[in-house]
Amino acid sequence: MDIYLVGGAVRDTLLNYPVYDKDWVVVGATPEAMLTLGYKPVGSDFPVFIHPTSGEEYALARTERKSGKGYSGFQYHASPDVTLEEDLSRRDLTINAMALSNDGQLIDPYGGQHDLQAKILRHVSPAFSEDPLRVLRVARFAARYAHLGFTLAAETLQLMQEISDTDELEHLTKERIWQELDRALGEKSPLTFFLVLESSHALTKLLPEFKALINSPAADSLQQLFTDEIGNEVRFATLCTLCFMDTPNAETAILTTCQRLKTPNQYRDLSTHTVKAIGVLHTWQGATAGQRLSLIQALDLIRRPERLCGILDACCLLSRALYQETLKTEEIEALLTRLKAINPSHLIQKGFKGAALGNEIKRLQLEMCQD
Ligand SMILES: Nc1ccn([C@@H]2O[C@H](COP(=O)(O)OP(=O)(O)OP(=O)(O)O)[C@@H](O)[C@H]2O)c(=O)n1
Ligand SMILES: [Mg+2]
Repeated sequence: MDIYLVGGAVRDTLLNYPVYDKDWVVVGATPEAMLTLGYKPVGSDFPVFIHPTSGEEYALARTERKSGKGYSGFQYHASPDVTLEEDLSRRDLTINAMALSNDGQLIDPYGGQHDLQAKILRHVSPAFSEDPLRVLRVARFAARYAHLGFTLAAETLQLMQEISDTDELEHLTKERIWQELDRALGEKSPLTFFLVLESSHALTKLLPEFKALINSPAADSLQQLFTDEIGNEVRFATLCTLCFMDTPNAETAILTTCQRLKTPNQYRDLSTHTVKAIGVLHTWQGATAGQRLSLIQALDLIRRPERLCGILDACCLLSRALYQETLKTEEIEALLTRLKAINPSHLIQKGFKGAALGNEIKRLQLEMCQD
């Protein structure tokens, strides 16, 4: 049997990108031979194995035919006579369809190196259409490499439009859509993900809630502020807020979106907190003590001060992108520290109790919220 490094590891090595995950293809082997060598099967009828020590994925060279709709519709043909070239031909992009042999030889039957140099994302063959997830994957690769100047081949865009114009995308699970969206958020140009989906006719079908990002100068400014230190939760919260802040019941709309997308709770909570906070935070100087205190209470910040950091990160980005303003974060942090320091037992010792105690706490809080 022959083993080759394939996919992202070959591509990213040639791009001088760090390689995090290695995928291998095995030519001329049977499942039985793999088991004998100690590889662990990934699924029952899926020709992928895990290396006993490295934990990396080894797939038997295979061709794929689709017999039905959705992911249950896949039929694999993996056998020792499937060649490396056949296996590579059914992969998504030419830059992902290169292999590296043990002795360092690059096998590139579909022009992957040329397309890497020309900075083109191009599908390998009509087999691209066998997997509708690839529409999302290509959008994500576009988001990853846009800053290097990569663009989409016209014929690949056309194929993606054809896929989107059928009902194929409806068979993608929420989990897979979220997984691709989440990965795209972490790339250099997350906005490109949405732009490519839009030009592929897929945005309306998969993520209609984010339509407002298209042709939005604010979204553009926001993306420019996404440095490597800005995590996916903050990125998601700012993009959601941008999409919904001007709609009535913005919080509910964000909640509905997150439920539909099966967004993790931390992303959902930061998004609803951010949309709640941005109005008062960006006009902090002009806000009344009552408005400041109401916001702090609505966000439950006195009991949950750990929430503040993410909310300030997200609102700082939005203030800069939308209003070219810098939030006075130290002021807000200092206020919260003072509010947390109000100690009811001291007030009780002073003789406050019942409703009077509550009133005194409120009075002190409002006093602190004054400038
Ligand atoms: N829907 C898919 C998923 C994967 N592949 C092929 O399988 C390889 C490995 O897949 P994966 O690890 O998901 O992607 P990578 O290209 O390795 O990218 P990443 O850096 O995100 O791991 C891809 O390069 C591509 O050749 C494909 O053709 N179609
Ligand atoms: Mg990979």
